Amino acid sequence: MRYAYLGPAGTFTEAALRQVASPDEAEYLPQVDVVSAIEAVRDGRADLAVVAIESTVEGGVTATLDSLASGEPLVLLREVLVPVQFTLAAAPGVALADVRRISAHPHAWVQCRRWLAHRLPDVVHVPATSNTAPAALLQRAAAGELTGELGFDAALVPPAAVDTYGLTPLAQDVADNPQAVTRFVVVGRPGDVPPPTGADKTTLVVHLPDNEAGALLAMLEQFATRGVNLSRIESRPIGDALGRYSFSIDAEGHVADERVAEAIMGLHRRCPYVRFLGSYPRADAVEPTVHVGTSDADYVAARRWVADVRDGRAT
Ligand SMILES: O=C(O)C(=O)C[C@]1(C(=O)O)C=C[C@@H](O)C=C1
Repeated sequence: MRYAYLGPAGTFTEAALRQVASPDEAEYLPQVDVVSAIEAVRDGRADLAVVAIESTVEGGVTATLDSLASGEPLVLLREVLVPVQFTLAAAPGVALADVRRISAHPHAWVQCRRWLAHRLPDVVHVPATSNTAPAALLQRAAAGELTGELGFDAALVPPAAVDTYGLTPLAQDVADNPQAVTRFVVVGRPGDVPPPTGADKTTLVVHLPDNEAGALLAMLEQFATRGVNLSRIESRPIGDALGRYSFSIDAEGHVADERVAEAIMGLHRRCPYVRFLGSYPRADAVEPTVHVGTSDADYVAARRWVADVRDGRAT
């Protein structure tokens, strides 16, 4: 299998990919950003992509959500969680007191903002395309492979990247939230839906009817009345006009669960656009609370009763 992911080597995304397939059994295809990783699946250069979709600090990863919300349909097949803490690292010979400009992925920067404000209040952020792109540049500059000024003195990198790129750690365990976790998903072309495990998640993109008071409430009621809990919901601009938003939703449960199927049938009846982005096992294996009257058996029994009523066999 060929896996596209955010590179170069040593990103947190690669740590997520390693949980899915070892480099001995899979071909790793590092990409410059998440959009390129997703497009690599669409245009057939990769079989699957591993991309960040949500973090405890920033919420949804908008580049991923937007790439999946439109364009050729893709589905999520699995999720993986990676704890995220950074090391501030530089080329050998550089000390913390020399650091004026730090290169970091924007998501890394926001995850370390308070630490930086406290320890290095005057440093300037130099945005990077990934957590290891600046590490690779620091290594090449130290080896004399680059001409001109690098533009930064240090970088926020995943701890393992310090050795990979021959850097010197200046500060370890850099993170405002020691419990920070990023959630990654495996993205593939539509095909068989992973079987239900009892602890699953279903991801959807939903557009609401235009100019309809209460349309958001009506959409949410499709889940609420069936006892389906949502673990994430956020709005993203559709892009064709101001005021038009799509909703990116993670619902607890699998499309094979009667209550989830009924909820998304309700969405299909009420909403102008629904994109099914997959049902897949939850990484934390937490099973949903099944409320009274919303189990599969309850739905099957209710459907049988209606069939009997229609046939004149029940009242
Ligand atoms: O995978 C990496 O290392 C990245 O640079 C990406 C990314 C992200 O997109 O959220 C991954 C984990 C951290 O949350 C910060 C950045």
